Amino acid sequence: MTATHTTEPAAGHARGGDDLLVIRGVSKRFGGLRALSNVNLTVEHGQIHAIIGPNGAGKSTLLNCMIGLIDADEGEVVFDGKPLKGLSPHNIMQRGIARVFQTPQVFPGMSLLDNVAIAALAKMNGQFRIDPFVYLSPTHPAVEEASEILRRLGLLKMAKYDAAHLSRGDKRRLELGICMACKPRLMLLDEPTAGMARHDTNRTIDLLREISATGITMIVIEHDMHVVFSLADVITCLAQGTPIAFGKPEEVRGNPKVREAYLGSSH
Ligand SMILES: Nc1ncnc2c1ncn2[C@@H]1O[C@H](COP(=O)(O)OP(=O)(O)OP(=O)(O)O)[C@@H](O)[C@H]1O
Repeated sequence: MTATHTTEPAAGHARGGDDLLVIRGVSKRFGGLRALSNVNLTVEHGQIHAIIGPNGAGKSTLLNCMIGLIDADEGEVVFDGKPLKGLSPHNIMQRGIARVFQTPQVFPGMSLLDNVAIAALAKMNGQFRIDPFVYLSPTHPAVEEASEILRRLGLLKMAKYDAAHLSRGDKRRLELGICMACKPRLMLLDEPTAGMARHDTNRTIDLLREISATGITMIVIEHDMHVVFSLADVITCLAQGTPIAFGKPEEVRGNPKVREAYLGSSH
C-alpha cells in the first residue's frame, strides 16, 4: 500500500488504479484566514489513513470539504475516479462515503436493533434516507442483517434496549453499526474515541480494525496518538492548513517537523 501527499500536484500518482480518494490542490479561506493551502492527499483502497495535526491545523475543514459540507475555493476531491464537486452531502453519502461524528448520532427512544435495521433498510431500498417511523417484522431481511451486525459489535444481548441509555462507548459502537449497515466504501471518522475511557478506546480500536479487515477504507482524524499508532497504515500531518509530513507511522513519529508542530501548539 502506498499513498502520497505533497504540496505540489500529485503528478502521475494521483490517477493510480488503487486510489479510492484523491484530494488535489484543495485550498479554503475563511475571510483572511487560510484554513487549507493547496492540499494534496491520496487514500488507497483498504487503507486506514490518519490525519493528525495540532488544533486549528485544518483537519475538520478538510473532512468537511470531502463530504460537501464546505465548498473548497480551489482544487478538487475525486472519489473512485469521479469528482464530488457540486454534489450535496446526501449525494456524496449515496456514492459510498459515510461520516462518523465526534458525538455519536443514534436515534434515542428506539432499540439498538431498530437503529441498525432502518439503516439496513434504507440501503436495501436505495433511498439513503433513514425513516425512523417504519415498522419492520422480525423476519425482515433488514432485521436479520441488523442482528448480525449487532452480534459482530458484541451488542446483540442489548438489541431490544433503548439506544438512549447506552454508555458513550456503546453508543459509538452502535453508530458504527449504523454506518456498517449503510455499506460505505469509505468511512470518515472524526475523533472516534473522543471522551472515552481507555477500556472503551481499546475496544473501539479493535472494532475499527475488524471493520477495516472487511475492506472498508477509512480516514481517521484523531488527537490520541495511541489510537493513531494502533490503527493507521499511513499518516498525514497537517499544520496551518498545509501537509508537513506523510508516511508510515514510524516515519511520521520521528519526523522533526511533526514534533515541532505539536510542541509549538497547546498539545
Ligand atoms: N466556519 C469557519 N469560519 C471561520 N473560521 C473557521 C471556520 N471553520 C474553521 N475555521 C478556522 O479554520 C482553521 C482550521 O480549523 P479546523 O477546525 O479545520 O482545524 P482542526 O485541525 O480540525 O482543529 P481541531 O483539532 O481543534 O478540531 C482554524 O483557525 C479555525 O478557527
